[in-house]
Amino acid sequence: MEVTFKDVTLSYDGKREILHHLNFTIPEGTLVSILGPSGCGKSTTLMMISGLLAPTSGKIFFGDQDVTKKDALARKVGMVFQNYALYPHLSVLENIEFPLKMAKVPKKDRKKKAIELAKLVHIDDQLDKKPGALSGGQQQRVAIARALAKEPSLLLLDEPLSNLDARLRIEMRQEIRRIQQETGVTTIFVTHDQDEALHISDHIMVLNQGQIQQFSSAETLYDNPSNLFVSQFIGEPVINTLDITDFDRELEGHVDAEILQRAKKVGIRPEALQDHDTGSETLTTIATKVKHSEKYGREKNALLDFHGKPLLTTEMRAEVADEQELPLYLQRHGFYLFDENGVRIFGGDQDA
Ligand SMILES: Nc1ncnc2c1ncn2[C@@H]1O[C@H](COP(=O)(O)OP(=O)(O)OP(=O)(O)O)[C@@H](O)[C@H]1O
Repeated sequence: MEVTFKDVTLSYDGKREILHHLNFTIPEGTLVSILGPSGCGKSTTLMMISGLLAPTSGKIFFGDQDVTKKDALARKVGMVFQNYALYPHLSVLENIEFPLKMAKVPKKDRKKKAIELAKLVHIDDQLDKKPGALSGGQQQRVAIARALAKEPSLLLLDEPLSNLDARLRIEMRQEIRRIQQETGVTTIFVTHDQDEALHISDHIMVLNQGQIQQFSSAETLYDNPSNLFVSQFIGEPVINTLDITDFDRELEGHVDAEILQRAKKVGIRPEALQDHDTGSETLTTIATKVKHSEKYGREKNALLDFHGKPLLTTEMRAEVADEQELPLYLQRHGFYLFDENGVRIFGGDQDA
């Protein structure tokens, strides 16, 4: 089901606006993550999609239908929360069957459907167990199967992996992706973990302070961040951020003078600082001094000093000593300029 928000705002108390003029469309059959720091309004947005919370103003559409005034039941959404909320006294099979029982589906049909779903989520070998006897990942599978039982218009997941350990989180996010692709159900996933969002989604909505910062693919967010916030929020290690005044004349002649005039902040991805000449990929060179270098795994990092400001590179090839002078080749790809409002005015694809 396609979901559209038209100029949606939300205030809990009629005084403070939590979400400001949200406008977006989630295409049918896609998996979309809502990503942002704590308190930015992710869960509130999801609750408005579900129908558990009505917008203060604006309209919500499912396909062509205006559902703004319809409740969660009428919208037929399936939901999975952080704590799964399984019924502890019911078996796995009974938990999955429960919504069908409520909908008065005949016993034989609902059992058949529940077993199909248990197979889909790979929990069909645990049907008689109670939730208390299952691992967190298994409970999660049951919760997803139960949410899918009524063939929902949408599957909504609010931080569903946050109670799982690191390895299980990775396994379950792949599982959610697989289940979404097998069922084709439009799925909306709330997370504050960029890694999770980047791995699982077709599109990511980055929210900050109740506003959509950017809504695009993981690749576009990384390569073409629309503003400083997105460039800093997406990417690990974090992008280097400097003031334009930290540069002397290094950028002159390499960036249009009018753009340099407007630029306030400079973003440099750690991989955009190379210690060797890359030919036409190099925008310019900058003089730095090595503060500290280290190697772990495949990465060889160096922390550098550039006019008194720290810069991190993950691309060291040569052996270097601390305090050594080091010219670095600043790459075109991964170098950005932002204006006083934080809007990207240089770097990436200019029209993206
Ligand atoms: N029921 C409520 N009444 C009043 N204010 C609320 C209520 N629920 C959330 N808020 C406020 O709305 C803002 C957004 O909250 P929301 O839970 O949507 O953020 P979030 O991005 O999901 O955060 P987190 O990642 O911490 O769960 C916060 O400032 C929060 O304090």
